[in-house]
Amino acid sequence: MTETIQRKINDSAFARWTALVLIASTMFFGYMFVDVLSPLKNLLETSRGWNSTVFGLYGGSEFILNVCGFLIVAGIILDKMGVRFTGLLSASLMVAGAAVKTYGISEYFCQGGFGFEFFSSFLTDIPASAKLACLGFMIFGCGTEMAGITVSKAIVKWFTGKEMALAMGLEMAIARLGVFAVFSLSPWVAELGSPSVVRPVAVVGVLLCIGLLTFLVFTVMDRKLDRQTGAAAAAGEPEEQFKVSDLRRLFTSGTFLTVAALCVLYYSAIFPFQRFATDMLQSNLGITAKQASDIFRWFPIGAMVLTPLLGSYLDHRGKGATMLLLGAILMTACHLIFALVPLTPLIAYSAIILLGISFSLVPAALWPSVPKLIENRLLGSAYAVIFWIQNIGLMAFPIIIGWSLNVSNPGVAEQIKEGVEGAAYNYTVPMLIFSCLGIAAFLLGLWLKAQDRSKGYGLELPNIKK
Ligand SMILES: NCCCC[C@H](NC(=O)[C@@H](N)CCCCN)C(=O)O
Repeated sequence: MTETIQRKINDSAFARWTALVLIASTMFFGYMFVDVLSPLKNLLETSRGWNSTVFGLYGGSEFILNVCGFLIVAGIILDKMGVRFTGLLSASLMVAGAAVKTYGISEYFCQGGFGFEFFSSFLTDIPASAKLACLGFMIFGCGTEMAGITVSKAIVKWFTGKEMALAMGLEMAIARLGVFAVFSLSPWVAELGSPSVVRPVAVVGVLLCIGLLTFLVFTVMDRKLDRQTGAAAAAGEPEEQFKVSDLRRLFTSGTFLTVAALCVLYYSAIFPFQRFATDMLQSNLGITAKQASDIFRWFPIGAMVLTPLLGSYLDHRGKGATMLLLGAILMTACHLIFALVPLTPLIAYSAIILLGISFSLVPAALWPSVPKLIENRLLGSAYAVIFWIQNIGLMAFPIIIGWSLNVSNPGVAEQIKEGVEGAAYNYTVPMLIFSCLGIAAFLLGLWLKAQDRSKGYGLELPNIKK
């Protein structure tokens, strides 16, 4: 009897890498929007009256709804409804949130436009513009995090048994390019004409719509894959058998929770730092926001170049747990340099590059390790639970850092607002906080490696079996 084996769309290298570029483009624009205001802290202080505490609150707001449970719901939606529905929903949420945030910081709103009175009537220490921008960022955050888990699951679907870690690495590399792009463009767009925080936000908001469109194109390819694999999703049913009660399995798996804890510790010292980095460099080196941004933008570039290479290394050689450990060590070293060493541009560049290497090692190893611990039908929820735990840190740390900056620098915010020459923050305390997170991540990495050795999860093994 002859058996015909049908070639599936993802067996074509061209098709699967095209699918990757399409979904990665959604994340590229998403990551641009996440950090569009990061290089503009100073301009927000002078033009919108946001001090460091407000800026920290704004940074944390991206994750508030996710932490309140949205991400867990997002994981369930993903496992029940599949990557196409969830991806389109998440990209639409990003666009909606971006629109609200743009309106919140617009001149029209700030000069008493629709809703201004209401947003000025509570928590009066916080400017109305910040409150509405936070609301928009919360909605956007639901979209971007939901998109993050969807993209991870889509990559596992398209690349299992193929170049999975490389694909994840490339997806993250493209996202990092978005961060580089926004750190390069945002201060420049803000300074075109009279300085404005609205202009860059509006421009990147429009780019998000392109991200929605690229995901739409991906859904056409993904439908074809489902038809070929005969997946039930093609008939509008769940892609895999998933029960909500399975979630208990995730919360009782020690190793899975260790990976999640490592993730929250590590990323809490990366993304919140990213939001304050321009201001930290500006303050420590006495340079402009544009110059500080020009130094910091090399951080995502370092990560961009190395993440796919390390992903490929992991596919063929393994050593995932060791990479996690090394990443935590490098990150701690870098933050300690910023905390304790008198900064020169050369030291700043070196530390930023070190951090870029660290930011390749950990993501390249962490995300592809999840399918080794959790079976496919639970994967959406597994990524969602890790993101959820991680989001608690991402929400809390910008607030903690903003607050610690204010408390350790009494009177400086007022001086900056009044335009006092030479007024700058001392970032020692916030940077020591970030360093402690790195040390804790390192200790957890040691524990994870020991667990892997005794229980044989295969974290040190390659993804592609010869
Ligand atoms: N498919 C992507 C895997 C996760 C990549 C990871 N992103 C996150 O962990 C997000 N939960 C947090 C993003 C924060 C900015 N919105 C990454 O390394 O970027």
